[in-house]
Amino acid sequence: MFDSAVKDMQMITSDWQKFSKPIEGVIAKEVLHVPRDHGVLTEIFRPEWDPSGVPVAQIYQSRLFPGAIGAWSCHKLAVDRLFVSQGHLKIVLFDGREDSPTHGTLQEHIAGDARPAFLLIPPGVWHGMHNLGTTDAIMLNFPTRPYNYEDPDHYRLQHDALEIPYTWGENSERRRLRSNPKQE
Ligand SMILES: Cc1cn([C@H]2C[C@H](O)[C@@H](COP(=O)(O)OP(=O)(O)O[C@H]3O[C@@H](C)C(=O)[C@@H](O)[C@H]3O)O2)c(=O)[nH]c1=O
Repeated sequence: MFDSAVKDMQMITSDWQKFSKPIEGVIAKEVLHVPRDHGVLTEIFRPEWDPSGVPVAQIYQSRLFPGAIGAWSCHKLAVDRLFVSQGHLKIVLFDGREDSPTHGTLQEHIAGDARPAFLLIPPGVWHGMHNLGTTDAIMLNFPTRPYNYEDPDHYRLQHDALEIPYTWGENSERRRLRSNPKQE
């Protein structure tokens, strides 16, 4: 074996769930398609998916073209409750809350056709997305506060901001190789 080779560590559980360090307050829920003779039914949001019980204040969709990157966004007040079941969308989270026990933690999720998912993102957690697929990706959002046209609760950083240690476009395996100490 080449000296420079790095051995894979466990990356997935026996029920096909990816290992990822938790971020306090983030909820990730895989939603399964319900196949039927004549099509597929997929639940998109249920109140019980958000334990806070805060009602849906608005619903909108964000369509990302193939290859598009939308990063980075953060909110001070609104909780984003995203749902993705179309396309192949990488969603990356970074805990920017200095008072959080998981401050500085990064999380990668890939959601869409392959794995419909609901993702709850608390205020203060930076998030961005990259459409890795060859078709449009559609993200639905059921935020806890309606969009304020005059005074948006939306803070941005450039996609390559140094404040967030993440390189868009670098695939997860290469990232792991770069960041993994050589396995002894
Ligand atoms: C959210 C929203 C935006 N807009 C307008 C504002 C702006 O001109 C245009 C694009 O809005 P945004 O820049 O917020 O869209 P975008 O940059 O795609 O960000 C969105 O995707 C992810 C990453 C998020 O974090 C969401 O909170 C949402 O802001 O649409 C509305 O008219 N209504 C809305 O409800």
